[in-house]
Amino acid sequence: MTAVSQLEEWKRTKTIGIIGLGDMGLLYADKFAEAGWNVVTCDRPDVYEDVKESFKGRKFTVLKDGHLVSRVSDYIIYSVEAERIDQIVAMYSASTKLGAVVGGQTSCKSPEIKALEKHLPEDADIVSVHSLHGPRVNPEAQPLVLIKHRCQRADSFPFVEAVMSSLKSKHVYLTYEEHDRITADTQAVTHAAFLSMGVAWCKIELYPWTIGVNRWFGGLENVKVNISLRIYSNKWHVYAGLAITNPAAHQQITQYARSASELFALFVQHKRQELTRRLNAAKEFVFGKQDGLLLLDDSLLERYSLSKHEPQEGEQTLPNSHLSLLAIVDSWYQLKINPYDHIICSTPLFRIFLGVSEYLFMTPGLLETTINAAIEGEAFRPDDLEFVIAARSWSQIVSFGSYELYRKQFEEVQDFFKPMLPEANMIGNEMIKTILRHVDNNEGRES
Ligand SMILES: NC(=O)C1=CN([C@@H]2O[C@H](COP(=O)(O)OP(=O)(O)OC[C@H]3O[C@@H](n4cnc5c(N)ncnc54)[C@H](OP(=O)(O)O)[C@@H]3O)[C@@H](O)[C@H]2O)C=CC1
Ligand SMILES: O=C(O)C(=O)Cc1ccc(O)cc1
Repeated sequence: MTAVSQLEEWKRTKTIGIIGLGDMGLLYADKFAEAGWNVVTCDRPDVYEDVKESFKGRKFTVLKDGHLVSRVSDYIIYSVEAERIDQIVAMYSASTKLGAVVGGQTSCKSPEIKALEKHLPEDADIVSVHSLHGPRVNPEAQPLVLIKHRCQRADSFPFVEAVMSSLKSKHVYLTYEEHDRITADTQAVTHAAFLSMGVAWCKIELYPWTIGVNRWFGGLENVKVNISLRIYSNKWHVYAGLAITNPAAHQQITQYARSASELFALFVQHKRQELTRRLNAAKEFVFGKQDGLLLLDDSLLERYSLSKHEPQEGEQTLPNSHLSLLAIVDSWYQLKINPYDHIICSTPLFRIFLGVSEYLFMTPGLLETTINAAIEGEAFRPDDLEFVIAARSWSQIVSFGSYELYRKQFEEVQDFFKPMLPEANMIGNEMIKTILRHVDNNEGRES
């Protein structure tokens, strides 16, 4: 813990530089400046005048480029697209202030650390960070990963910690290898699931909240819709970068697609026994020893619907086969991943995904109803088929490393949902706040 007098002295004498004034850069700049740090920022030089104008009146300074930021800053954070980290660090690193600490905010750390090691002058220390939440989530109490990678001076790390404490997040200390392993298990596969749902709905041209109570109705379905649309309201490069640049993520996403298609094959072959055996083994592995369950409640989630339909007397909702949720639990089982081990270092979306999967597997009778629907019900067959194709297609795009295909696939779905994104985001924000309050309270009960 840094003494108050030291913190005040650093605030008086040190400057924090942020290169890349996008969503996350802006969040950091605002928070640090609010906490009393001197903050300088930049975006691309060709948009300097516009950026300066739009942030007029804020508590931080906008400079023209990364050279001007680097030469005056004691801690420099590169908050830019993952795909371009090497190129951008190469561009500005020679201007790094003598003895500065430098890090990045990209979502996958191996390429970032490699770029910093390759291009920075030797006197620069390296401490990287990663806020495990999006720009519209309050950072308070959310996990923030700190990676103390190269510290030649004893005060470099305490200094960065002091800066980052402005966010009031929960600090998690990892190496960059640990970070990439964990985020592959958590973030990358979570996104693969919700991205695949979006593609499936887009391909069958269905807005799932518009068809009444017959299908896609109820709390679990609200979570699927709201989170999928929330991801599609973001920038494609964030998801592409963290999946494509992380080799461990390729394995997870491939397994997820394989689990989805193998389970679907069991559905259509009506192999009830084999499906039940496989899902029970997965349930035992993932939830068997877990006594601190998150237990999201269907009724808790019921009010967050985009649907305007009021259920009428006698109207019934057909049970869903929940292929997307069965597939995640199966892939954790196949890869021998205990998702609860990663809660300390997880994003809100991952905790919600785990919460609804747990709800499906642990609510008495619900897994059996779901298996029944999967084997006997035909209502979700076309949707499930599209889901399998979508999961496969994302896994191929990621393993081929194609940013261009990723962008095209993402933007096609984004366009399809465009009219609904603002409303979905509003409802999604409310839902996420409620769920996180619930999940984070229950997490405290974990053994
Ligand atoms: N969004 C999220 O939820 C989270 C994102 N991250 C990571 O943080 C990083 C930033 O993400 P986010 O803020 O969402 O993305 P943004 O696209 O909003 O921000 C990146 C910014 O960097 C700018 N930029 C590009 N080249 C340069 C340059 N040479 N000099 C200065 N600025 C430049 C971009 O400009 P232009 O658009 O014109 O290229 C853009 O404004 C990414 O690596 C992402 O993976 C981490 C946690 C959460
Ligand atoms: O919570 C999620 O998974 C998000 O979608 C937001 C997000 C995106 C990228 C990150 O590196 C961290 C958080």
